[in-house]
Amino acid sequence: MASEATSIEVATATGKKELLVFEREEELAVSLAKYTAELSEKFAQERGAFTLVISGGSLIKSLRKLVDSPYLESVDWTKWHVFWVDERVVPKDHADSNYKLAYDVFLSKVPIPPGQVYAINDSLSAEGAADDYETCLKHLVNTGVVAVSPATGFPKFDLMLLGMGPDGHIASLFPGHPLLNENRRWITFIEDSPKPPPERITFTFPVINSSANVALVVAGSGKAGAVHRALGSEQSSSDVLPVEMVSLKDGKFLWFTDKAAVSMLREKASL
Ligand SMILES: O=C1O[C@H](COP(=O)(O)O)[C@@H](O)[C@H](O)[C@H]1O
Repeated sequence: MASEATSIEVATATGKKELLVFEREEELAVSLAKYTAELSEKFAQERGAFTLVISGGSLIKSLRKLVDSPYLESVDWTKWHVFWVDERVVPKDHADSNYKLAYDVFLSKVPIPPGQVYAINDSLSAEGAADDYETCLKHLVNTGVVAVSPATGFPKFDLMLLGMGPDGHIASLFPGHPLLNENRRWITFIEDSPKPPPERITFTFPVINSSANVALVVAGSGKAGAVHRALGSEQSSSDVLPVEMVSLKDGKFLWFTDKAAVSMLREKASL
């Protein structure tokens, strides 16, 4: 897997992080498609379902190779169940909708059964949409589509593909926001997001950290400062970035990066 990447381990205040560093985002996208397809096959065989959580933002463009050969034909799309780690509370056809972005670039091009694509109810308030999404997840846990982490009791998704903002946020969990400390709810809502639009719903850290696999996709020089802040020091600091709070209880956490994103880390990582 990922033979064209340099694989490095970085020691941080929150433990060792495993990074794949690609020359360019183009190679990253090729490897990300292979990685996702391999996990899809593994979980479809083991569990009869593959539960995939995606973010919005630049991650979606990096999924473009999945809709090409050989994956378009070889992946068993009927086993896929697709969720959003965060969603903006806007209509599904709005330019800010994470659903619309994924649908236009990816979901409209692959034969996932529509009933297995779990968009938010866009007729509800942020609070109502978060409650509704959590109820939907509880039903899917009860019916065995979504697994449960024996370690935490929270849902255990097979793969989460996350992006990171230039400020170090993941999902709609922003630096310094009280939602970072939510430890009871599966899904919560925010009405004062520092990045527009202000109203969103988001998975909480206990659910993110119960995943079987998380791939964090970070490409481009615009992310280099946050990568440096998150991975550049072994000293803990009081203002921990949300991305530093990803720490799986019983799963594999892998960073997919390109050289531009890790450019400020080079000395440490000897790239
Ligand atoms: O607002 C959001 O931003 C983050 C990061 O987006 P990017 O374009 O900087 O990669 C994204 O992961 C999240 O899902 C989205 O709602």
